[in-house]
Amino acid sequence: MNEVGISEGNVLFPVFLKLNQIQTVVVGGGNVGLEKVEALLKNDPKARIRIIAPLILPALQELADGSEFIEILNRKVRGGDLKGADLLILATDDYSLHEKLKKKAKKLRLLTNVADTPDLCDFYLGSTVKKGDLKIGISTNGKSPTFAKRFREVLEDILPDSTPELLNQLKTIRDDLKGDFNEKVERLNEITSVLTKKGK
Ligand SMILES: C[C@@]1(CC(=O)O)C2=NC(=C\c3[nH]c(c(CCC(=O)O)c3CC(=O)O)Cc3[nH]c(c(CC(=O)O)c3CCC(=O)O)/C=C3\N/C(=C\2)[C@@H](CCC(=O)O)[C@]3(C)CC(=O)O)/[C@H]1CCC(=O)O
Ligand SMILES: NC(=O)c1ccc[n+]([C@@H]2O[C@H](COP(=O)([O-])OP(=O)(O)OC[C@H]3O[C@@H](n4cnc5c(N)ncnc54)[C@H](O)[C@@H]3O)[C@@H](O)[C@H]2O)c1
Repeated sequence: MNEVGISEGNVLFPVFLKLNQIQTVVVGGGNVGLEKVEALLKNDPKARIRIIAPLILPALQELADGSEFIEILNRKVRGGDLKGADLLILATDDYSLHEKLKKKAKKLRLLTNVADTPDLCDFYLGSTVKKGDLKIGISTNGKSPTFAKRFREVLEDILPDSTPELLNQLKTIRDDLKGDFNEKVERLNEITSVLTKKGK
């Protein structure tokens, strides 16, 4: 909030993670754990995920059985598990465990998402739209995940099916363009100006 009480809006910085190159650890194998794992796999079916929990839903077991990149440790989480993680998602039904693990993760500088507890999260999952190589991330700053989901559906509807082809063609043009950097940028901006009403 600023001095007149108006929210500064969303200050989150979106990054696009290479989930096959990093190790994500999900603690908790219930409904929420399943939701988080599905969100990761929707973005990259080859995401490297380690799921740690004494109880694993059959749907999670099936996902693990279908991927060489998913591993299940069928036991309670241990402090040492955090050392093997690049990204941590806490999704158990034990809030005090989440608080304890979050403190430990902070010491290790391990970025952590804590299900149902936005205040403890270093990052939020976003709604994502994918059309070929195009990916759009949506965040409502935690205000309304339902809005994020609906807006994803709107974008999925309005983005033309030809979008992947368009990106492929632009890549070919980009690779073929000769000249120095500034000339290439100018030419690419000229070619793509038809995509916007501004035309510039
Ligand atoms: C985008 C998406 C990604 C994903 O998780 O895959 C996502 N939530 C999704 C769906 C969804 N989640 C919930 C509902 C039920 C309706 C509702 O509450 O609105 C629905 C809608 C549905 O399922 O229909 C319940 C819910 N979610 C959070 C809380 C706790 C709280 O707010 O305190 C509660 C209350 C639990 C309770 O009732 O106790 C918190 C978070 N959920 C976020 C992400 C982060 C903020 C994202 C943003 O800024 O918008 C944040 C802050 C943290 C995080 O989870 O990373 C995914 C849509 C994927 C898609 O379909 O495109
Ligand atoms: N399911 C939902 O859609 C939903 C919605 C809103 C809030 N919540 C809340 O989110 C929390 C999780 O919900 P859920 O439906 O996934 O619960 P759940 O009971 O299905 O799953 C809990 C998971 O945590 C694991 N777990 C517990 N202690 C553990 C430990 N020490 N180490 C490792 N794993 C451990 C369990 O083995 C289990 O896999 C609950 O507190 C619930 O109230 C859930």
